[in-house]
Amino acid sequence: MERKDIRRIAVFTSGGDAPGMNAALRAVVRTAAWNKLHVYGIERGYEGMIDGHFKRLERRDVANIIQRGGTVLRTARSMRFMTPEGRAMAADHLRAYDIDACIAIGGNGTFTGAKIFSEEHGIPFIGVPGTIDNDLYGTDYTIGFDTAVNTAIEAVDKIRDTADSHNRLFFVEVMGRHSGYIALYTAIGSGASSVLIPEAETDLEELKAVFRKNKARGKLFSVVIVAEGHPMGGAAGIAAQIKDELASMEPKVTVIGHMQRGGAPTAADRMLASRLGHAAVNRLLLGEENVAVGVISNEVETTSFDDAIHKEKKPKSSLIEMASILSI
Ligand SMILES: Nc1ncnc2c1ncn2[C@@H]1O[C@H](COP(=O)(O)OP(=O)(O)O)[C@@H](O)[C@H]1O
Ligand SMILES: O=P(O)(O)OC[C@H]1O[C@](O)(COP(=O)(O)O)[C@@H](O)[C@@H]1O
Ligand SMILES: [Mg+2]
Repeated sequence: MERKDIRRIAVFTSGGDAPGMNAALRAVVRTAAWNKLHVYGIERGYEGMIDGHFKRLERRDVANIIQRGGTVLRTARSMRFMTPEGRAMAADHLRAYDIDACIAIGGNGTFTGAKIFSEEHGIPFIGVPGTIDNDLYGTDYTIGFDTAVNTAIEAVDKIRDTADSHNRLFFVEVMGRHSGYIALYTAIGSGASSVLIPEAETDLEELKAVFRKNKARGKLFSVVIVAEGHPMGGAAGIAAQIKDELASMEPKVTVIGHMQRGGAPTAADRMLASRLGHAAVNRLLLGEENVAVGVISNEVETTSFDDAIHKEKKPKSSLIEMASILSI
């Protein structure tokens, strides 16, 4: 069956907010307006879709937001959208507004919901990868990741001052629900002593040996970056297991937390978000659906939702090895 012409689209942000989501929204609205499409913004992701919170967005409605963190459409995690009943209510609203297609700005959960919904209700979706976690296959980087890493590095730079002044050992936890990308890039960018991520084996005996060796050769403080999703219970879990043996280094735990999700997007995130928001509309008009847009080796590409959700994207093992070499 041939697809209906695309005349009216809806756009929303969903899951954790990420710096650059507004820049992506702006690019979607402006590209759609340029192509004479009607755009509706849905507030609070799938929650707003279920409750019918739609508003018309014209090109001037997205002025002065490219520099803002968070999402002006706001976002939500929606339990109701996980049920067929909730999704049926959402579909009723999309039909009432005569929406031909949706653009979803979010992460793996958002794309999973979009795929299931599209299969049930026949409304095409395009995904724009917006999550600080960078845990999506089909794009080298997700929108918000670069800003989150820059924020984490800035925090670690400050923690280093105390670590150095007091000869202390710091375990710094960064975000990443199941993913070590933020941790690895933060560790490399801040020159941390070690990095512990879910994608690599952690040997606590080896870690203790590193601290002892560091001490013996005059390196009196250490900063260890731990991914939130580390299976040993994040920074607190790891610190608890080794703190008694390392009491002389006064081990401390710092969780950077949601600071990483906020703030003005970096240039890299604004650029990525603008390219991907623009591409999402163009790809939709070219007939693509149920794919996520991404940038791979500096080219815009599309990947099926299935692959984007299920194929694993792991930090390169060469980067993990490099982090360890550079910290000797
Ligand atoms: N299996 C699923 N079925 C239907 N909806 C889902 C599913 N998984 C996630 N979603 C929807 O997507 C929302 C966002 O997912 P979440 O994992 O919180 O964030 P992100 O999209 O950033 O990964 C969820 O709150 C839920 O409404
Ligand atoms: O702020 P919340 O809802 O507690 O969620 C925390 C999670 O959201 C994130 O910041 C971003 O994840 P998503 O993009 O998948 O929503 C994770 O790193 C973290 O585990
Ligand atoms: Mg996610």
